[in-house]
Amino acid sequence: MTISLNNVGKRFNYDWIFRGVSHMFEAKQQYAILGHNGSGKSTLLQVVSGHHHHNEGNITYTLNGAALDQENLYRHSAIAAPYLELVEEFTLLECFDFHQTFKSLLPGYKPREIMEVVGLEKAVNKQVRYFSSGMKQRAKLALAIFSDVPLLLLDEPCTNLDAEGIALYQRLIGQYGMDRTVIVSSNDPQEYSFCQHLLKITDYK
Ligand SMILES: Nc1ncnc2c1ncn2[C@@H]1O[C@H](COP(=O)(O)OP(=O)(O)OP(=O)(O)O)[C@@H](O)[C@H]1O
Repeated sequence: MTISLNNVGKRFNYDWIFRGVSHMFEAKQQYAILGHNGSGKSTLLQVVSGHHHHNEGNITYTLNGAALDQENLYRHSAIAAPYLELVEEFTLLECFDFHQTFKSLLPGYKPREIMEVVGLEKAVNKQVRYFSSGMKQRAKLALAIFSDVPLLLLDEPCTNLDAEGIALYQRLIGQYGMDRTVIVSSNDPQEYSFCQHLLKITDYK
């Protein structure tokens, strides 16, 4: 997946969060959006994902040489972010079943196998509302990383993870992230050290 931003700007009310972002996110490359708290990293990620509209400029998505409408982007991308919650009433298995009505899992993987990889095998029939914050984060990352999509969007991916969880994230991204377009919004090198390309949001103020 290739994403091209041309002079993109976003404001909330009268406050411009960023302006003049012209950047190409290339297929199978990994990018980090960096900046201090409140600088607009999450906002840019949400503009790229289509969760927020931009106020100026344009964004084009290309998949295998063909233009992709933003309204169909969700089929080809997966996102893990603090503001996108799992359905609290679902068990973990129901979360995976629901997720698979929108996207396939990576070939050869079944939900229970993935749960084992991320250390959630004992939570298969537990409702998400009873998960710890770290368990929720592991589940969100598992659903995103194991989705069979060419674009992964990760906002503060190590939020609430312990040292073992951070090591797991780094292992998974090394194994399953490097042949996809990955965009990470982060302040923490542990979350983005694998990225070859760094984008400072403060360059667009
Ligand atoms: N829905 C909204 N309405 C108004 N202002 C908003 C909204 N969402 C974000 N903002 C503002 O936009 C700015 C950028 O916020 P954003 O969450 O993108 O920052 P961030 O760089 O991801 O921060 P952090 O590192 O703390 O997660 C902040 O000033 C924030 O208050």
